[in-house]
Amino acid sequence: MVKVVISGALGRMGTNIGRIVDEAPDMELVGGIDVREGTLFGTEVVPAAEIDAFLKEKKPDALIDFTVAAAAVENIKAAARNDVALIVGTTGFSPEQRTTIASAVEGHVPAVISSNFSVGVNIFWKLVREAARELGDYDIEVTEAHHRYKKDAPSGTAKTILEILDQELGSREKVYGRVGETERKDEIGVHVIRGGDIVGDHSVLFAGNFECIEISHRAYDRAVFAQGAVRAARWVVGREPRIYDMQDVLGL
Ligand SMILES: NC(=O)c1ccc[n+]([C@@H]2O[C@H](COP(=O)([O-])OP(=O)(O)OC[C@H]3O[C@@H](n4cnc5c(N)ncnc54)[C@H](O)[C@@H]3O)[C@@H](O)[C@H]2O)c1
Ligand SMILES: O=C(O)C1=N[C@H](C(=O)O)CCC1
Repeated sequence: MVKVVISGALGRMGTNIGRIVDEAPDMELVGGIDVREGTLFGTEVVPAAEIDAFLKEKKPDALIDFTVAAAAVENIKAAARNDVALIVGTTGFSPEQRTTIASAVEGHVPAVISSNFSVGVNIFWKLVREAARELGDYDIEVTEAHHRYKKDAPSGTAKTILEILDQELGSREKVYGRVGETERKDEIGVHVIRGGDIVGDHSVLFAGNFECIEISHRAYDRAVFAQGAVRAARWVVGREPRIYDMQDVLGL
């Protein structure tokens, strides 16, 4: 049995993941952590300030965190202190927060950290890498669209796309939207849409002379992220104490 605690338990992702863990025959949902009050599929949800005591009491194998960046950093430190493996889906970390996370995790606990846990997006990233290798002289524009409640922009997935493009093409200037007089050079354009209940759309356009290639992914349901996070939880327990990504889980 993999014993799981979810932080951000009462959020959109926390409740989706809670349902899957609760129904999994090989997993036990032992509780949740949130700043809001409530319960998660019959289990206790405790305030974030009590995370250390809760982890000591419940002794979970894994903590799955889908919160906000500043909260996630504290939750990650608490999991590492209490020898609990981590799955982190939270996005919007600053470079300084990433450094703090790395020093809390490396050599202490295994952690799968990914800006997107869907299998489809992990394949999409591979396709983007392949296209960038071949089409480095095309103009590149990245577009993402999410629901009206999303707190960070651009999305974590879009930032991962930009990292992949930088790895393949060298670091290029990023231009976030365009207005007024513009002159296109070899920058990468980045465009963010927020509205309604859009679950998560990403696309990378490679525009050449007389042809364009557009690689796109559209999520129709948060279940794709939740299923990936639960798959990562099964995979991570007992691994060497370091940071992994979803590509490691999927063997890509
Ligand atoms: N990696 C992925 O595949 C993936 C997929 C979807 C969302 N996300 C990311 O997950 C995060 C959460 O997304 P969401 O749509 O579920 O947001 P949400 O706002 O619905 O849920 C976040 C929850 O975290 C709680 N919270 C705030 N501070 C907390 C703390 N200190 N400790 C515990 N809980 C706390 C909030 O009360 C809320 O219930 C975002 O960063 C989002 O970008 C990642
Ligand atoms: O709904 C969100 O928030 C999502 N966040 C992730 C990101 O920032 O890339 C993954 C897609 C959904």
